[in-house]
Amino acid sequence: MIRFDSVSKLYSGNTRPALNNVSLEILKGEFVFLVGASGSGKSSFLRLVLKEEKPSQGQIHVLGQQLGTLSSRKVPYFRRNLGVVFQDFRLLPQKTVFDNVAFSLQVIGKSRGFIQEAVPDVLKMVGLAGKTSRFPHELSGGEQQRVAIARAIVNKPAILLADEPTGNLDPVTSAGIMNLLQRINVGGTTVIMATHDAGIVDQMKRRVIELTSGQIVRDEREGGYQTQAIPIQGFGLSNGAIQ
Ligand SMILES: Nc1ncnc2c1ncn2[C@@H]1O[C@H](COP(=O)(O)OP(=O)(O)OP(=O)(O)O)[C@@H](O)[C@H]1O
Repeated sequence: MIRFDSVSKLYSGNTRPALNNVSLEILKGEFVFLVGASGSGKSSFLRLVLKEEKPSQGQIHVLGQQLGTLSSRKVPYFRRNLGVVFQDFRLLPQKTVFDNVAFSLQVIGKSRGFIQEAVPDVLKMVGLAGKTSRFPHELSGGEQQRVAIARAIVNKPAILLADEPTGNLDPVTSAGIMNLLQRINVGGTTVIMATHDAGIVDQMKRRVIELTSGQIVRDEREGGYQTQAIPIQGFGLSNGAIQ
């Protein structure tokens, strides 16, 4: 579903790469947490999967496509298979809940009939059936994130990328969002979520990929946010108490 072969990403003007020789494979239907300190390369990883950035070295395959050979004309079609959710929701403030979700289908040319059926269905799935006519500013943070998730999945993407989707939410609301992401995953969508939320990662016990300075330092099947398995002193920390 997603394969990185020796991928490095160096942004122009930087001396250190954001991703450094990353190789990994993510299979259909997996739920994967991407963890690591701020600046470790999580968002860069997600942007490379979306082909929003190009790798400086290495190859990336997503859904059977080698992204390096995908022409820019075909990128919008390719992205239809990917849903994306961000920490700050990114809803259109002048549009209702219904129209925020409908808009993503209008821009890809879906018919009125399709939209009239698909949007209420997905809003019901995320628990917002009663709020279709509200505007984003009339919703709580958790509800706004549910709208953003509805928008991301309404076209039934094979992969959902979530960049700190609970970063602005309290623990109870976050748990509701995780429940929703879990249901989406059970429905067959591969979910990749970058997060700093240790409680969520520890509770879910899913695959955890940890980045440090752009390198994979851990890839655990049922991991927690942190693990004793890593020799911490090996990654440049000089805390005498730990060593
Ligand atoms: N567009 C860019 N131009 C230049 N440097 C960038 C760009 N985007 C990211 N970087 C750099 O690449 C490195 C990795 O950043 P990235 O945003 O991928 O990390 P992150 O793990 O997602 O961090 P956070 O948890 O804070 O979101 C950082 O050193 C960052 O400053």
